[in-house]
Amino acid sequence: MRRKVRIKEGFHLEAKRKKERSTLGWVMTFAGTHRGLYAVSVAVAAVGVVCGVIPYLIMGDMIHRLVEGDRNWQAYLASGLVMAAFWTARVILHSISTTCSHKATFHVLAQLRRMMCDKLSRVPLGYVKDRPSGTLKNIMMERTDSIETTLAHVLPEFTGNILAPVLVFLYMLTIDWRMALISLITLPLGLLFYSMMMIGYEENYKNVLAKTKTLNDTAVEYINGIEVIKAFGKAKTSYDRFVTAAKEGAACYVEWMRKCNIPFSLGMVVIPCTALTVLPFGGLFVRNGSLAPVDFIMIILLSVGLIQPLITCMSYTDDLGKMGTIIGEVTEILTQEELDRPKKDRARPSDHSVTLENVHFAYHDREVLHGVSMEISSGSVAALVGPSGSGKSTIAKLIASLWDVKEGSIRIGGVDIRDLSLEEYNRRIAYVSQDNYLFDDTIRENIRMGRPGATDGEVEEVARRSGCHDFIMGLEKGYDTVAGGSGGHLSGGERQRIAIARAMLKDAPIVILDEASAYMDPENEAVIQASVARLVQGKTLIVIAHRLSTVSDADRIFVIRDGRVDAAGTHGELLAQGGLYSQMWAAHMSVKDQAAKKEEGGELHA
Ligand SMILES: Nc1ncnc2c1ncn2[C@@H]1O[C@H](COP(=O)(O)OP(=O)(O)OP(=O)(O)O)[C@@H](O)[C@H]1O
Repeated sequence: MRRKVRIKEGFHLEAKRKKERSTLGWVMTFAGTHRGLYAVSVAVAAVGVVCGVIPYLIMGDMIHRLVEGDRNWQAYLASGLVMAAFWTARVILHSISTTCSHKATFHVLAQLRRMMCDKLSRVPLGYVKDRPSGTLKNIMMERTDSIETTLAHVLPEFTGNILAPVLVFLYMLTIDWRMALISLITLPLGLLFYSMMMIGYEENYKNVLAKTKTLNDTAVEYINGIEVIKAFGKAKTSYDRFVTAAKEGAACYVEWMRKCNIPFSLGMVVIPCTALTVLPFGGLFVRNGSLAPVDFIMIILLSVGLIQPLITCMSYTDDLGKMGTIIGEVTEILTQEELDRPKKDRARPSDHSVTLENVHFAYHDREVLHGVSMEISSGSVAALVGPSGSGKSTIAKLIASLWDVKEGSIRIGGVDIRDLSLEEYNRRIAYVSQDNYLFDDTIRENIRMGRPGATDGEVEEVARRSGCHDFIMGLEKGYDTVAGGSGGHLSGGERQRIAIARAMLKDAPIVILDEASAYMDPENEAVIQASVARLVQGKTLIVIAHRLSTVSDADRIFVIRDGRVDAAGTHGELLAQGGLYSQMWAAHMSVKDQAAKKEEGGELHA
């Protein structure tokens, strides 16, 4: 117990430490082995800047020579060529620098996405389920993409735009320190306006992001729910919601821009006005003889080139702010608490029995399982039955390790599942949920997901045994038919049979089957029961049954009521006890009788 507490504390400290890391720190973590490329990019950019500044020195020298009456035109031509060579070198170095930073950036983006995908497979299912489907996708795709330009350009260009004015300023100091300082007078005022623009930046940007998120979620919901929207004639309402979300997003952005407009314009007007200070002061110094006219000309030329790069640098603060917010969203995902599992198994399960001991579980703060205990012996068939909402699927998901118990324990072959690595555990369990999600890929690949590396022959063999070969062959492209997102092109029963084939191919020793009652027409029920019987020979099967007749042969039936085990035993034992199970059985039989009578009536009428 103490060990677990220590592990958890260790994780939280690590997560906290990670959360406190700066945006640049995170970027360097994501860059990994490509960090060196960013360093090369900055170094090359710096050399490029020096190459860009040298022509100014040459120009200064040329002006001096001109004023002093030097008429050696060949020397001027040579100086011009040297200047051109340095400018060309600057352009080439700039392009090398940005190529390096782009390479590193594409690696960072790929790494970011890989880490997020990997993380989502290790966090409790609830973290993913509790978010609208568009949100995570939006962070992983669009928002991650949007930092590409900033990341690829900011390091080399920031270096260039800071270093160049610094070098120019140092050169100006050597010409006339008073004029060098005077040329910067407008800068503090401009910075003041700029910082006024940045007041409430984070809050405003978060607001815009929240509105964009809503717009995105509304669009995803509109597409996902299009069937219900059409069936209930809600197209206009849903469309209106989308339009409202779009309008609110735009209004929020416009309002923010309106607030920024005045300080931004003032800043942009004031900062470049160096001439307003340089010209009168320079003129004064020339008149009183403390500044040579040739130096005055040089100062005027240099002061123009001094401010522009600083303005460009300031425009990055906006991009950097956005990038910081997006990296924040990404790291929020990456620092999520993971399922508490070791990298390697700490013990070896003795068999494939499943034991739940005093399991408590809550969705957020609402406890839905209140001390569930059950023993399922290795190789046996156990059924969970009970009213809707009693907690059957939750128990299945806890056994499948999609969530962690809040209290109590689940053991496999005597070993707490929190002592088993997630990878190893997943190999031991095949879970067929009610959702039966099929990927937008061919049926063959959807089945092969059960065991990547299985041959086409093995895929077809397992499809035959799970009763789906015939209907697959009836499809236009057979096994190469694309199942569509969520398996949209197939019926519910067909999807479930493919999901069973996938689980069968996995050949895991423990099988959890959450029966979806909706697809249980008599024909489907028979096919699925037969395929399940083949699937589970010699395995531990835990089945959640909505039709009691499908599980009356189970070795042990657990009746779940209000998050507790109400009773347990064989079908006969439970009927003899006369509790909830016998009531459910009686109700089930009466429904069956009515259905049989209806069918008979139908036949008589025919
Ligand atoms: N992701 C979730 N977030 C919050 N509450 C949930 C979530 N999933 C289930 N619940 C709640 O937990 C309780 C148990 O749900 P569960 O799905 O385990 O019941 P069930 O017995 O499997 O129901 P059914 O037979 O209808 O599938 C229900 O009250 C349900 O509303």
